Amino acid sequence: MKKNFTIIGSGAYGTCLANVLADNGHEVVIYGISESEINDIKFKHQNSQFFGDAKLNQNILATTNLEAALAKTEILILAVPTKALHSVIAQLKATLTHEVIILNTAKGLAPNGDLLSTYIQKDLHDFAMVSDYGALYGPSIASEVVRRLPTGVTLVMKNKKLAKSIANNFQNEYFAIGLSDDFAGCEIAAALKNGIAIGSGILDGLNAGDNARASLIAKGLREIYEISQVFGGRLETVLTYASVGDLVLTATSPKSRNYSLGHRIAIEGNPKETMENLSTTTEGVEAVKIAHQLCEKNHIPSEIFLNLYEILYNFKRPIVLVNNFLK
Ligand SMILES: NC(=O)C1=CN([C@@H]2O[C@H](COP(=O)(O)OP(=O)(O)OC[C@H]3O[C@@H](n4cnc5c(N)ncnc54)[C@H](O)[C@@H]3O)[C@@H](O)[C@H]2O)C=CC1
Ligand SMILES: O=C(CO)COP(=O)(O)O
Repeated sequence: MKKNFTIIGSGAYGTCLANVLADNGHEVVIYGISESEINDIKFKHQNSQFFGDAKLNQNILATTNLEAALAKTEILILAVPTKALHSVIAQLKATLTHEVIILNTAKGLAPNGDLLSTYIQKDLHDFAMVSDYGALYGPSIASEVVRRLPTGVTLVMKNKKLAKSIANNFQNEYFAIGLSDDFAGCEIAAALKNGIAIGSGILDGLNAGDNARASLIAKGLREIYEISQVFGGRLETVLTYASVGDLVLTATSPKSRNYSLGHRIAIEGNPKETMENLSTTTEGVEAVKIAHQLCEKNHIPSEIFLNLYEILYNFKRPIVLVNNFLK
């Protein structure tokens, strides 16, 4: 059945998901705060800041008017960076006048270390207009999704019947959905793989070798799983698109902004300066800080997050990661 979707955020990920849904015949409206991105989508059917001249499905609607964007929506997708979620939710609460299902795609953790699902649902607790909540995570570099290259992601939701029906809305010949009800396992993996990707970029930038990268991924996955256990994350979730899938992608692809940041830090040799010139959405920087705090608080030994923290926040030389991560 055709549905009405509204996507909050006209950046790379919101735009590529809009394309998947419009390809499947759904009504899709993108809401954004950037006039240039919205006009590009609306009039030229492209989002050139992220995807060059790649053409989008012509049926995607785009607006900077939140009220208009929400008028008919049944499923609302949050596609903004983690730090924008709180203000976006406040705006939604002030504007929405009918019930919707919310799906989050931001990969991060709450500033206090809570899961994003806990944080978002706390923000929404006094708001009656949300009938259900889920999240979409997995290896999905937006520039590949928009070119309709094969991609599999995990939809996390407690309501299995609803999850199946939403998965059907997304699925097509190039976009596959696996299901999970383990928010902790998927969300911790989605947020922390960005930190491991920064580490992987650092190792590659320092020519530590393919063995080192693979060892970092294996050890990183273990650390992610151990942190997820604090929140009740399950071992089987490690095998999903959201966990091992996204970790392998982000820790090996130069198309990842987090991997690229690590690579630049290694090449430029001055973490402070590289970080000051950072202009892209690079969620791993904040994730490293929170992961480090979670490890300290819960007595989880983590050489990777500890050394990444030292590099990103105390500006230690990137070589410390190479020297220490196998300890
Ligand atoms: N780009 C990718 O390949 C993927 C990204 N993600 C996640 O999706 C989230 C969004 O990332 P991207 O789309 O890549 O970032 P982006 O940097 O491409 O776009 C972010 C968008 O959010 C908008 N925005 C910021 N504050 C806003 C607000 N208050 N109200 C409305 N819009 C606002 C910006 O104008 C921009 O259009 C991140 O958490 C990221 O980790 C998830 C999967 C893949
Ligand atoms: O999450 C992503 C792919 O699944 C995108 O990774 P980056 O944010 O590192 O670009």
